[in-house]
Formats: sequence, C-alpha cells, structure tokens
Amino acid sequence: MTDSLSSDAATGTMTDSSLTAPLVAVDRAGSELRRGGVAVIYSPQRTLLVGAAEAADAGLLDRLEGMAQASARLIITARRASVIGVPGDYPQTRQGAGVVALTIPQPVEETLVAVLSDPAAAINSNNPPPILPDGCLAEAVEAGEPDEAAVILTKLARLLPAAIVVPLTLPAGQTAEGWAQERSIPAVAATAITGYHETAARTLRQVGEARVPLEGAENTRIIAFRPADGGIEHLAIVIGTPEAGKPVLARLHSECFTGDLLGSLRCDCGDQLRGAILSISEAGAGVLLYLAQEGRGIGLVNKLRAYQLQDSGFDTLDANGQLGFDDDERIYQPAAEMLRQLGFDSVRLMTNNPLKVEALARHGVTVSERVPHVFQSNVHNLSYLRTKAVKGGHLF
Ligand SMILES: Nc1nc2c(ncn2[C@@H]2O[C@H](COP(=O)(O)OP(=O)(O)OP(=O)(O)O)[C@@H](O)[C@H]2O)c(=O)[nH]1
Ligand SMILES: [Zn+2]
Repeated sequence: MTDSLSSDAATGTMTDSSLTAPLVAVDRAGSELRRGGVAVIYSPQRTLLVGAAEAADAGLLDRLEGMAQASARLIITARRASVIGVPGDYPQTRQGAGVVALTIPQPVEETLVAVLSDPAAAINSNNPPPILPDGCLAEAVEAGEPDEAAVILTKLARLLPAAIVVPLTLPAGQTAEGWAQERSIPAVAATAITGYHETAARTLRQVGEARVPLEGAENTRIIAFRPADGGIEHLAIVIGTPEAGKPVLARLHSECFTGDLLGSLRCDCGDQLRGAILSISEAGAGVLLYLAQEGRGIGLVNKLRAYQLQDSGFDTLDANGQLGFDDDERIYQPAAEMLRQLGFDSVRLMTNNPLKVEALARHGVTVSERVPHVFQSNVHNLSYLRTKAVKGGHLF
C-alpha cells in the first residue's frame, strides 16, 4: 500500500491507506471493549487506559487501575448526567451534548458503575435518580479530549455510552502506542475516533452488485458499499433506471430489524420500507438507501433497552436520553457519498423528517423536493408517531 491517494479502477472511488489505518485502529479498540478488554486512547496531551462501563466487572476495574496505577473515573454523556441528577455546569441539550467525567469513591465498584451508566440497573437497584453518592465530583470535558473519544468509542461499539478511564503516565521517551504494543493492547488516537464516521464515509466503495427482482419492483439492483476498515455495509436498492441529470426519487431508510424483517408494530419502518419500494417502482425509477444504523444509530441491543424503558413510561426520545444517547444518533455522510458515487447529486426525498433534508443538504446533495412518506398508524405505534411529530418535528 502507498500513502498517496489512488483511484480504484472498478469503482472510480478514492482509497487512501492513511485513511484506512485510523479506521482499523478504531475498529480494533472497539472490538476489544466489546469483549470486556481495555484499549489505550491518546491525544498529544493525554493518554488514557479505557474500558466500557457496560463490561465493567471487578476483573476489568482491577485490571484498569492496576495497569495504570491511578484512580479510575467514569465518563458518561451529559444527557445521562442530567438524567441521574449530576449537578454542574455542562450542556444539557437533546443533541450532541458532550461528556461529563465523574470522580467516584475509590476503589470504583462495579455496582455503582452499573447504576450510574445503565438505567435498567438503576431501576432494578430501587435507587431512583438522583443516584450520585455524596462526595462525587463532576467535571465537563472539553471536546476533543480522549475522555470524550472514549464515550464515542463505546457508541461505535454499540454499547451503552459510558466508559471507565484511567490516566496513564508514560515512562519518559515512550509513546502511547509503544506502551500499548508492549502489552498487546490496541491503541488509537482520539482524533481517529472523533473523525471515524466522516473518514469511514469517505472510504466507502462498491463491493458487490446483483439484480434482485422484488415483489412490485422487478427491475431492481442491489449495490453494497463497504468502508475501508471492513465495517458494516450500507446498501443501495436501485429500482428501474433513474434518469441522469434529473433529481432522483430517493428514500433514506435506516435499518430496523424488528420492523423491516419481523413486521413489528411498534414502529412504521416495515410499512415505510415496502411502501417506498412500491412508490418508487410506480414512479418508474429511483433509489432506496438501506443504511446500517439500526435504532436511530444506537444499535439493536440498545434499541431493545430503549423499548423496555418505553414500556415503563418514557417516550421514544426520552428513552434514548435515559440511556445517555441523543434523540437521534444517525449520520448521513454515507448516504450522501453513496448518492454521489451512483451519480445522483439531486434528490426528491421521501421523508417526513426535516433533519434528513438538512443533513443531505449539509453533505452536498440538493434536495429539490420533500415527498411525504406517511402510513396508517396502529394501536401500538400511535404514541411513537405522535412523539415524533410533537417533539421530534416530523411532518405528518
Ligand atoms: N432508538 C430508537 N430507534 C427506533 C425506535 N423506533 C424505531 N427506531 C429506529 O428508527 C429508525 C427509523 O427511522 P426512519 O424511518 O429511517 O426515519 P424517520 O426519522 O422516522 O424519518 P422518515 O424518513 O420520515 O421515516 C430505524 O433505525 C429504527 O430502528 C425507538 O423507539 N427507539
Ligand atoms: Zn422500526
């Protein structure tokens, strides 16, 4: 591999090994956290040894504090901090709210980590918010710090958004990467984590394509796009032959295992997916992007957790907040990149969600028209749809 940009002959896309290396480092560190292991996250100023709060049993906590010879702190999102009643001066918005570092009693106990980071543990512990023990200190973390990257890494790993971190004092002359390598621990730069989504989108390339006749849309091709770290693929479902140079009828559909595949009545996704395919087919041509961002970007497991919270009274947006997520964690750079590679720079977008229109425009795709995409509600999804309209600004 070379460090220079090179053109992929089959797709015309650009690949760059200097983009791939950080993606792979993020992927390795995230996998390690999912397995209950530790990773090193570094910036020019600070190096942290990190584990996922979700995996924090006594063994992991001992390992973190023992290896780093320092006290662990719990990093949670500002949204979770607000839910559990952490006092302090940190942003408490519903979107992109940053993270808070909690200094908690030493040695850090796994049950306290669970109660602070996991609403299910908090509910089961009969310990309703505010649940912060006396003497805990909360500190807002500056954007770009490795602590913030640690939480983003847990999100990328589709875990609860919370991390245990211990500062590392490196021996003179040793780099964070060198320290980690000696101990067979993955190391990743904080900037690689914070820039992951954008970099991954830039490296998407077409890796597979086939004709797949669908019910009601027989002239259909499916094209798979994969990022350079071998991460999860997004799919373009191209129906008919969209005319070049004219706005293409397009639907951005975020993966919903329960709705799309199982026909869950909790949401409207199944109807929207099949409805979009039929409408595009009836219109003659268009494209549906099937985006791998289940549960508005929080992953299937966290969506199931959110459903459980909804069954105890929280609406779809507040359930995300209880877990420490933003209302909507989705990103649309991959969609914009796929459209670009397919040769579409202007779309007639089938959506009720103004955020999708804004996001596509921000990523350089012209939305010439918003085409409403509304389906009949049912008794199970009525309040979900109402919340999206009243609190989420969806246009029904
Ligand atoms: N976190 C969370 N995700 C949900 C819930 N219900 C559905 N989803 C996810 O929401 C996404 C559905 O979004 P879309 O239909 O693409 O988008 P939308 O924001 O409703 O906008 P439209 O284009 O108008 O449909 C899928 O990823 C679902 O898995 C929920 O209660 N909580
Ligand atoms: Zn759904």
